[in-house]
Parts: sequence; structure tokens; C-alpha cells
Amino acid sequence: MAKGLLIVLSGPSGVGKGTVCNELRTRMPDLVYSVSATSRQPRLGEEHGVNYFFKSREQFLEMIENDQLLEYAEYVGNYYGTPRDFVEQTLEEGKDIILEIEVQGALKVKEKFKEGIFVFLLPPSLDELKGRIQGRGTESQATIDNRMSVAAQEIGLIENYDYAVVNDEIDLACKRIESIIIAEHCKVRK
Ligand SMILES: Nc1ncnc2c1ncn2[C@@H]1O[C@H](COP(=O)(O)OP(=O)(O)OP(=O)(O)O)[C@@H](O)[C@H]1O
Ligand SMILES: Nc1nc2c(ncn2[C@@H]2O[C@H](COP(=O)(O)O)[C@@H](O)[C@H]2O)c(=O)[nH]1
Repeated sequence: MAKGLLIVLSGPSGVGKGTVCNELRTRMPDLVYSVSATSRQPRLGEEHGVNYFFKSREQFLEMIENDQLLEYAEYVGNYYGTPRDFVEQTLEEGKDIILEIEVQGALKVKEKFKEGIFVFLLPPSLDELKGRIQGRGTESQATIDNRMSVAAQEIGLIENYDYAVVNDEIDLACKRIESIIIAEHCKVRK
């Protein structure tokens, strides 16, 4: 059986990765979503096992030690990582899986999965990005400032990606990503 596609969706904090992924899951019910582990505190309404596997720093370090993560990164003071077994098993079952992760982690995945599809989600502008992250109301101003300064560095690494998709409108951004996935399935793989 052919393996599934590994799709990595990155982009700066607040660009709309989570929003786009949620919409894609409705539109493409066969697309599997990788739930990450993190050492950050849950936000109001976030559920363990749904949004993230919430871990203490010690538990997260243990996952690293036991080689349970496909990739991980420390991002603005917290650890984030992709549980390895679930991704490998899903691909073996011939199902497509999407990872919603930041740029350092995406580059590590690229070293291991050259055949992965790397998509960078861009904001229409940096002002709009700041407006979105502020409008979400989940981060302190200091965290927003940190995330905005990382955003500029992240956008500077866009050349490592296969596709750039502007999230100007959710519907359009999803259509662009759906088209990418469909086209990748039609590709002649050598
Ligand atoms: N196309 C869009 N137009 C306007 N607002 C949007 C759009 N896409 C997402 N948003 C809003 O922007 C905010 C940030 O979106 P979201 O949480 O999905 O970003 P994210 O990239 O997943 O962030 P993080 O990396 O911090 O988890 C949310 O309030 C969301 O409703
Ligand atoms: N390298 C990884 N980055 C991840 C993973 N899961 C999420 N993320 C990214 O972290 C930032 C911050 O997320 P937030 O939920 O605190 O706003 C964001 O860019 C996520 O995409 C992961 O497993 N590995």
C-alpha cells in the first residue's frame, strides 16, 4: 500500500494555522491531524488530547530522552513536539497527516522526511498578524511582543518551504491548501 502524505503547516503565531487546520478537517475528513505535546499551560477551553497533550517540563524532557518525539523545539519559553509513533503509524496506514508546527521543528522534520510537503502560511501584513494575535486575547502583551519578533525571523526562512499560502481569507487559504494536497496526490513520484 502507498504511504500517506506528510503535510507540514507552519507560519508565525497568530497567522491562522489552527483556524485553517480546523476548517480543513471539516472539508477533508480523511486528513489526520497530529496532536502535539507541549509544556505550556492550557488556555481556557483547551483539552488534553484534543488541542495538545499537556505535559510538565519534566515529562516533556522524558519524552525527548525516550526518543518519543519526531521533532521538538523550544518556542518562546515552552517546549512543543510531535509524537513520533502516531505520525509513523498513520503514514504506514496510507493516510495523510498534517502537522501544525513552528519553523525550527519543521526544518527538523524536513531533514528526516525529504518527501514531506512543507507549506508556509503567511499573513496579509505584519500589522494584520499583530491584530490577529492581539484579537485572540490569549497571550500577555510581553508574549505577543516576543512572538512578533520571532515571526520576522520565521518569515525569513520561507525559502525552505515548498509552498507559500497567504491567509487573507480562511475559505481561500483552505482552498489553496486543498489544491496543493490534491496536486501532490497526482504527482509522478520517481
Ligand atoms: N483569514 C483570517 N482572517 C481574519 N482572522 C483570522 C483569519 N484566520 C485566523 N484568524 C483569527 O486570527 C487569530 C489567530 O488564529 P489562530 O489561533 O488560528 O492562529 P495560529 O497560527 O494557530 O496561532 P498559534 O501559532 O499562536 O497557535 C484567531 O482569533 C482567528 O480567529
Ligand atoms: N516545533 C513544534 N511546534 C509546534 C508544535 N505544536 C505546536 N507548535 C507551534 O508552537 C507555536 C506556539 O503554539 P501555541 O499553541 O502556544 O500558540 C505555534 O507556532 C505552533 O504551531 C510541535 O509539535 N512542534
